[in-house]
Amino acid sequence: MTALETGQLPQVSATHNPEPRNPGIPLDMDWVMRARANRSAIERRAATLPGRRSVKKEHQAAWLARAISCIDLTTLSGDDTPGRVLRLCTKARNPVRADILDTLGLPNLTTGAVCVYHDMIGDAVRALDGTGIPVAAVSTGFPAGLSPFHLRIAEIEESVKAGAEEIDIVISRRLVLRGDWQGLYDEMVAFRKACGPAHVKAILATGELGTLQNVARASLVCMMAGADFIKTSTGKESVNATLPVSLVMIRAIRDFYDRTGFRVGYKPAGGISKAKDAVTYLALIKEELGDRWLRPDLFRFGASSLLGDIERQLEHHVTGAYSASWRHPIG
Ligand SMILES: O=C[C@H](O)COP(=O)(O)O
Repeated sequence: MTALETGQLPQVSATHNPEPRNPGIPLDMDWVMRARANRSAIERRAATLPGRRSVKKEHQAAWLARAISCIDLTTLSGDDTPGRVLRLCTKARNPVRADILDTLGLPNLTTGAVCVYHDMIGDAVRALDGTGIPVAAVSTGFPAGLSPFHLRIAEIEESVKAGAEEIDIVISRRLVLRGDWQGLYDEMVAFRKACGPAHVKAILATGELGTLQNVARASLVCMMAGADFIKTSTGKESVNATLPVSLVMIRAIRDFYDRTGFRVGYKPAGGISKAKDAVTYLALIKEELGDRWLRPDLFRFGASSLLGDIERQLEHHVTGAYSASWRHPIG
């Protein structure tokens, strides 16, 4: 029986040692150019994942609760308002009905972070004051990343000043498409420096990178340049998080850890809205990277509507009945 089939989930210790931050390493072009991705093997492996009954029923609630603790609860709309952000933050603080959490023996559950545009940082920081839930801001001309470079740097600095503890930058896809790995490395080093103490997630926008080999190489270059997390997508590309892309990025993270000893986090984002998909991702992380990555400091979902479905599943777990999806609105 594999570890996955046991359904066992490692406990999150409040006192576990904080992970040393990835300081980055010099650009290693030999390593980058050796990175390959065998599409058919990766797609075969990815295809086996969703159909499996990966978690036993008695462990499901624990896995779903863990998924909640790893959500970057996100709103990234042109019509965002302080009121919507306030409601989102209220949900981040109390993601599931208290009576359900009491029944499950899971008090004090919160999401991993709240993720917003720059203009909403102040509202989110005030709404989350005293909770320990960090505010993440998308940055660098999100989602296209095509604004002038000095403005992208300034945007990061402004967001950190406004109280964002995590910055989700978008890379310049054209650097990857041209094979300008030095350019990508230099850009990422500059973004990481501008973040200062804030942790930086590098959004690769994998749906726009052309090949899985490019995804593998871009993942490595961003980690060499000091990314704390690598993230699949903005949620605005036509193809966002997928299991094949996740396998490639996760294996790059494993490779980077094996060679440098630094653990880099992983954030699939965009289009993940079902509880069963969240469990598939967690199971994949457990299999490929191990239990240490199943914590919010090394794994996040970027998702705007996943929480509602998980809440419904937890309610069903406790009461045996589903409530209507409109009873779990967010935003
Ligand atoms: O980073 C987060 C994504 O933008 C959220 O995408 P979603 O709205 O498809 O869940």
